[in-house]
Amino acid sequence: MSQLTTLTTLASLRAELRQLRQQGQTIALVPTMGNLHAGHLRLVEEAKRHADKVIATIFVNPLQFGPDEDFASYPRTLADDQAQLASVGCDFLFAPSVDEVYPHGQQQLTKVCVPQVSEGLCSAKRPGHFDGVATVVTKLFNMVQPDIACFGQKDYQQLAVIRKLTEDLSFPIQIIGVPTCRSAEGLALSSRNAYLTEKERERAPKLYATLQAIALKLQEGKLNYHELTYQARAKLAELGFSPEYVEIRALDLSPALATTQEWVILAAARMGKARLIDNLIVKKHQA
Ligand SMILES: Nc1ncnc2c1ncn2[C@@H]1O[C@H](COP(=O)(O)OP(=O)(O)OP(=O)(O)O)[C@@H](O)[C@H]1O
Ligand SMILES: CC(C)(CO)[C@@H](O)C(=O)[O-]
Ligand code: BAL
Repeated sequence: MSQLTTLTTLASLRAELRQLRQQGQTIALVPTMGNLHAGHLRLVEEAKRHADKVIATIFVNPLQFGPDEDFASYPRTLADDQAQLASVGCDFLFAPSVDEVYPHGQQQLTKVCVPQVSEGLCSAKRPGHFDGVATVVTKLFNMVQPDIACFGQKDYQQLAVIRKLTEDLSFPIQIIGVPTCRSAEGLALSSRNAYLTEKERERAPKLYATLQAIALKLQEGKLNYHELTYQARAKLAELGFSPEYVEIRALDLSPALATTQEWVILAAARMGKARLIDNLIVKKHQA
């Protein structure tokens, strides 16, 4: 196991970063909210391929949670997270307090809002969520000033928001999207899967199976997007989910057209106490 250094203050982070930069080391950033699983570790492993040193962050960001969401109860498992990060050779963990990140509170804070890609899909039920994500990611980019940063494709809309803010705000950071890590049954790993009961956990992989069924139909040339997503929502409801949305979009999240050659199918659905999201990219079969 390699040595993991945990830092909790911005001053200590900056002191370390100064030294790394003086030594000419390149830096990769892996932002997380903790309660780590194999999906997060895959991000660290990918990050290691692109830079000399990897800095993971754990920060449960109050700004991206709605008033009725699980900010207070979100699982905080620092000791276990540190052991997992060390096991894959992560070099630094930055795990600041809320006061360290927002020393002047959140009310009068300068916020980052990314138009268009932040709208619809997850933000329909989580208004303001992506402003909270964009604001904290911007702060983390400024705090760490990494060369590259890794994010999961599981959070497809979030990745699109981060790509756009990086471009629009001219951050000299390469954004790397990492494929979704799944259980053997196909369920996308997610910290919030811990909210599922054993029975729900058995049924949860059907979310991905539903996306795969849509993908097959698209590849067969059935391009009635409205019909496909309507049927998928009905199927999910039948399987015990409360679907929030199922949508078929172009890869940049613009509406899918009759001429679209590559799609992303995105869904969010509740099962018991958990809100699950997933997506699948599909390419048109070339004749
Ligand atoms: N199964 C996964 N495969 C690949 N990357 C993932 C996976 N799950 C999360 N990530 C990525 O890890 C980073 C941190 O995500 P986060 O800490 O919110 O984990 P999470 O499991 O998605 O949690 P939550 O259940 O709260 O959404 C994000 O870039 C996210 O896309
Ligand atoms: C990117 C992120 C760490 C910002 O808080 C969070 O939204 C997450 O864990 O996906
Ligand atoms: N993984 C996305 C963070 C969130 O749901 O708040």
